[in-house]
Amino acid sequence: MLNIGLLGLGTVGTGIVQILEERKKYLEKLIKQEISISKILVKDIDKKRDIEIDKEKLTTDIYEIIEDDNIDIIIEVLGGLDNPYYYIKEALNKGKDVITANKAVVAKHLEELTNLAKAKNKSFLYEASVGGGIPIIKPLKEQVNINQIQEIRGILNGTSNYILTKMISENLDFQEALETSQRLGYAEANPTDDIEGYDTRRKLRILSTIAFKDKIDEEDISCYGINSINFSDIKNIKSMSCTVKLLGTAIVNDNKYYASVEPVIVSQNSYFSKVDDANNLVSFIGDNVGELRFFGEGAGRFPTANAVLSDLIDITSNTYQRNCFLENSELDNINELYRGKYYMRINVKEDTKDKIEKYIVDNEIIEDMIEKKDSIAFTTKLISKKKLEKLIDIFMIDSKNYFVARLEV
Ligand SMILES: NC(=O)C1=CN([C@@H]2O[C@H](COP(=O)(O)OP(=O)(O)OC[C@H]3O[C@@H](n4cnc5c(N)ncnc54)[C@H](OP(=O)(O)O)[C@@H]3O)[C@@H](O)[C@H]2O)C=CC1
Ligand SMILES: N[C@@H](CC=O)C(=O)O
Repeated sequence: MLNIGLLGLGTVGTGIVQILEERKKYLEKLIKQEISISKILVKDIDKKRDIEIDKEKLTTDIYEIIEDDNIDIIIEVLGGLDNPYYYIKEALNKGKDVITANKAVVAKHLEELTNLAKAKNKSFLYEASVGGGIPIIKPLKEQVNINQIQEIRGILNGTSNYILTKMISENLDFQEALETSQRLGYAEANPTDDIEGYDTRRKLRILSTIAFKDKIDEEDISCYGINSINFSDIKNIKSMSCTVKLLGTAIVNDNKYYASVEPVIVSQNSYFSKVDDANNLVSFIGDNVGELRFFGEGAGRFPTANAVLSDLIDITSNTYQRNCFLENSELDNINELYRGKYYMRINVKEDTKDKIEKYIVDNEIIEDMIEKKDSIAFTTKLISKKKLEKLIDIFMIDSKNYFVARLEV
């Protein structure tokens, strides 16, 4: 009998219970043992749930699960950082395999938890932490054994992609699109993580660490989100016959790497422009295999639960490299040297409009002025982002009052 301790019965946890029920017979035949969810950790036992569940199985006491020697595997789908980190550590220490969808914990503690799992001869798997339902961690781990990965690029956040899609194709306003994505179960408990790019940054940190065999920290990745985009940006981007996507990019070359999360304006021909709604697309380039692209639903109940259960099958059938092989390649970060062309819109007061215009001309920033009314919008020459950051600092522009996106057209 395989006994599972499930931590969390929200969007993802409910999907896990539903799929396990529906596929029970087939899965039990596959792994040659019965499967039982023995206990489920929740915050509120009496909460009304989308599924029928035996209340006897619910607990608010983590130790009822962690201290239970009959429980073999812990699946953590709680969300948050400190509690789940502690629970995962305790579970590994007690000799249990662990699966999580929690990118916040994986991004912060990947090396420590991987090493602990190795030391205990247990698995620590986290396929659902990047790309929702897309199998990406497993193929990446397989390919790093035979390839040097040179580049990873991706739409890695379903919520922000959903918002951008709805703003562009249905003229929905930002708040309305965000609220719908929350209702659909895509957004994090705190959607700031989605719209300010932090969720994408966590996922890029996980992918690039595995791919480049070096510890790429969240702090090593420059991060801009989509929270300040407005309809005038959408109108300007459409007038370029382009669209905009929140992209995570990490490139390594000659022991140096660049890593960023930022809105990127892409042409209609770019494969990223075709990725709508909460879908994700991840591409990586290996020196032997060339470019591989992975597309699918990046968030939501069933895709994410599906990714969690793929890890479960891998653990129980022993078909999988248990833990990734982390090395230390000692790459240097060159984010500050990276140069690009950008689109920028700044909301301006009448008295600063001309000063900003003079500054961007004198400092050889501006290429074309797109709009000069209540806001000024322009495209830049090929410059470092530092030059734009300096402009923001000098004129003390609040983050609500500007939007910047790299041009990839
Ligand atoms: N939603 C998605 O599309 C995706 C989510 N993820 C990740 O999966 C994880 C879960 O996400 P999701 O299912 O959306 O989250 P939800 O907020 O829908 O569910 C969280 C669950 O955890 C329980 N819980 C939360 N805090 C505690 C606590 N302190 N003690 C006990 N129980 C607690 C809640 O209990 P109760 O029900 O009683 O309130 C709830 O059942 C997160 O890490 C998220 O980042 C990853 C990929 C996609
Ligand atoms: N909030 C996340 C959920 C999946 O990781 C997203 O929108 O992508």
